Parts: sequence; C-alpha cells; structure tokens
Amino acid sequence: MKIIHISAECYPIAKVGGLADVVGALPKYQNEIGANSAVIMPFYNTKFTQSHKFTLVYQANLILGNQELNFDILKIEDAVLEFDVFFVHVEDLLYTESVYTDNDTNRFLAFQIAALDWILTLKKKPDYIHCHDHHTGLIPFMAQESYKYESLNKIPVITTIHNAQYQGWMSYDNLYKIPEFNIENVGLLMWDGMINPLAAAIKCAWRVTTVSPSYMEELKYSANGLESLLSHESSKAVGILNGIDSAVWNPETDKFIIKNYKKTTVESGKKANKEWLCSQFNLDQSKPLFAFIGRLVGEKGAELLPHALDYALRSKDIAVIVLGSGAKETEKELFDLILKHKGNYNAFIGYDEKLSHIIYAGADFLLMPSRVEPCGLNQMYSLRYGTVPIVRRIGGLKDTVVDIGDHGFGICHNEVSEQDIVVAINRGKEFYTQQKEFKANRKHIMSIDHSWEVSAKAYINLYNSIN
Ligand SMILES: Nc1ncnc2c1ncn2[C@@H]1O[C@H](COP(=O)(O)OP(=O)(O)O[C@H]2O[C@H](CO)[C@@H](O)[C@H](O)[C@H]2O)[C@@H](O)[C@H]1O
Repeated sequence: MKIIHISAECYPIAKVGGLADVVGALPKYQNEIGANSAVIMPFYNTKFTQSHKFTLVYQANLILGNQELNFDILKIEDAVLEFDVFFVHVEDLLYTESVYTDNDTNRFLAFQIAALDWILTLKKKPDYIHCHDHHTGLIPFMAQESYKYESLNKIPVITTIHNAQYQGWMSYDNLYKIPEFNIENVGLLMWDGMINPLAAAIKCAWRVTTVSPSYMEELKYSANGLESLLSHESSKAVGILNGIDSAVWNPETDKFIIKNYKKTTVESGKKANKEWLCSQFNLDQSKPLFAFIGRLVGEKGAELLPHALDYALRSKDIAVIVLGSGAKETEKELFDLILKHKGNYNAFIGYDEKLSHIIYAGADFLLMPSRVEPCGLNQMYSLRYGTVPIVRRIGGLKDTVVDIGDHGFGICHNEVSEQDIVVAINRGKEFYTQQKEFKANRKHIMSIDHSWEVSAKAYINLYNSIN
C-alpha cells in the first residue's frame, strides 16, 4: 500500500506546532505495519535543510496563473528518517526561513500544483493521497476536477483536519491560478463568497478525519463557519485520536533532558530536571511547578494566563514556568509578570524544542486551558513524562484526560475562564500535598499508552474501507 502524505510541516524538518509532530510520526508507524508511506512538503530554508544533502528527483515548470515557475523535487540523500521525504523546491516562493509568511496563498498554491504535477509523472502512483490541513486543501479538488490531473481521479484522497480555525481563505480573483476545471463546479471551492481550501477539502476528499473523536462532534457546532458543511458531510467523516512518537518522547532515552528516567526512577529523574529548570529560571524548587507550553493564541486560552497566573501566584506557594510565543500583547503581559513574581515565576517567550522537553520532564503539572483543542499532544507528552495534565474538558483533552475526582489521573475544568484556571491550580496544589498518592499517580500516568501503533492501524483500516 503506497501512501503519500502532503503537508506544510514535518518534524524534525520544519515544525511550528502539532501538525509537524503528527506528520513526522504517522508515516513511520504506518511503515512499521507494512505500508509504504512517504511525505511531500515544501523545501524551506531551515536548520535541517541547511545541514543535510539532497538529490534531485525531478525538475519541471509549473503554471501559477500567468507565472511560470521552475520547481525541483528533492529527496534527502541519506536515510535519516524512517520514511521517504520529498520536497518541492520553488526558490522564490517556498525557500523561506519561516514555514508561514504573508504570501501563503501563492506559496501553498504553487506547492500543491507542483506536488500533483510530480505525482502525475510517477510510474507507480500512490494508492492513497493523504492531505493535512488547509495548506493542502485544494489537492482533493484539483485531483478530482482539474483536467490535467484526470488520470489521478481514481486515487482516494483523505484529508485530516488538525485545526479548523484556519481555512486558507483566498479571494475569488485567485481562481485563475487553479489548474483549469469545469467552471460549473466552482461551487466546490467556495464558502461564504471566498475560495475556502478547507471547505473544498471537506467537500471533495473521499474521507475526512479529525484528530480526535470529540473534536469531530464539536465541529458540527463550532467550526469557524463550517458547522453545517461538517454536519452535511458527516457520513464520510471520522475522528481518529493522534498518537505520540514514543521514540522521540521517551524520558528514558530523550537526549534533550537533563537526566533520563523511567517509571522506577521517576522521582530522582524528575527531581534532577526540576532542579535544572529552577536554577536556570530562578524558581523555588521546593514548590509544585506548574508549566504552560504552546502557541500564545486564543485557541489555547493563552490570553487568560497572565491574570490567572498573577492571581494564583499571590499565595507564593507555587512556581510557574511558561514557554510560548504568539499574540504580542499576551507575550508582553506574560513577560511583565517575571518582575512582579520574581523567584516564583518565569517565562521564555519564543520557541525552544529542547527546553520544551526539559519542562515536560521537570514540571509537576502542565496547564492546558484550551478554548479549542482538536487533539492536543502536550497532555500526552506530559503523561509520558509523569507530569499531571490540567486541562479544560474539550476536544482531544476530553478524550485523553480523566479527572482525579472521577478515579482518574489528571485535573479537568469545564470553562475557559481565569477562575476555572485558578481553581484547577489550587486543586493541583492540594493534590501535591498528598505526596503518597501524587507519586503513585506519576508512575501510573507514565504507563498510559498513547503510542501511534493503534492510530496508525486505524488510518490503514480507513484507507482499506474506501475500496
Ligand atoms: N514555544 C514552544 N517551544 C517549543 N515547543 C513548542 C512551543 N509551542 C508549542 N510547542 C510544541 O508544539 C507542539 C504543539 O502541539 P499541539 O498538538 O498542542 O498544538 P497545535 O495547536 O500546534 O496543533 C494542532 O494540531 C495538532 C496535531 O494534530 C493537534 O494535536 C492540536 O490539537 C491542533 O491544535 C508540541 O510538540 C509542543 O511541545
């Protein structure tokens, strides 16, 4: 079974968030169960692309409206990953330091056209094309409707929605850039007067998946304008919970953390990581350490953190560390708290993969007060590292965390509010004082299995169900 994943991100090549983690793991686990799964993504100017060698696989020109652009398909020379990765290299458009820029309409249009132009030339075509998020949302439409891709229209295309908040909207005057199709079918591209790649993907993909079962249900009521479309297409839609790459996220072998540990050595292991964090960030290590890692955006409830943390920190009996970047105002407010709560609070405003691993290892609790959470990986990473997740009951968080009050192992709250966050922190504080139960819980959560094996198989079953 030959599968090609098409994505804007893939760990460790280019990562902005959880999309990269999934696309960097799913093909590997699909290959382990006998598939032949590869990825095609844009060739960005990242540390990874600078430090590896690539071979040219294919070269051609693509037509983007009235522009003709040269593109290369490249492949990593050495087998550094456990699956093949192909790159679309369009020097002037895609070779940027950031994954996302303010010219993304043209960038991702060119990427998608180049990817399909290349697939068209393959002797052995993929059995399935698996697209991820709106950046690849026009592929299901083009494969089905554009005349030049007619020979691909029997290949099932699957779209996975990692985040329906972003839909890739573009104005109607971009229509001529999409390879020619029967204009009577233009409605498949449109939603609310705009070309909407995510809506087009939901309409045209053979199957639509979300990254957790609860998120699939929630989208029917809250999908940034696509609710009725999701309800209408629900017969071809299913939620499959993400897994975590247990080779990358393993406290026993993790090269980023200060001291490796397993279930039997969790106390000394977490202590060493916490000590390092507290000394680096001037925090009191005798206090329970609460952490937040993530994009500082409304979906993550991040704008509530400054006030909620300010309030919770007044009692001076907790320590807090924040790692994130995003909305400038939230960044500033979180930064300003450092002086106010010196010794008990610190924040790293930015992106740091290594630090994120040390925080999962060294913190006692991880906060996720998300407004929207399609799956959430952080709570699963924190479980694996023996860190208690504190989550809002939403999306994938609801599917993966059970409250200690319900014979579970985490702390859950219902509302996205400062008050709920503070109450949840206080419950965490209280739990921390019951050291015997707290330590037993740590061991328990480390053994909860969220590895990709089960979900990788679920995707294969889904592909098979199409024929
Ligand atoms: N400043 C920072 N420094 C270092 N690392 C950072 C960081 N900010 C975030 N990260 C890392 O980025 C990843 C975030 O993953 P999530 O799944 O929580 O979120 P995201 O919203 O990006 O993904 C979307 O797609 C994924 C995958 O399907 C869904 O789980 C999720 O719900 C959906 O919103 C984690 O690996 C986290 O450690």
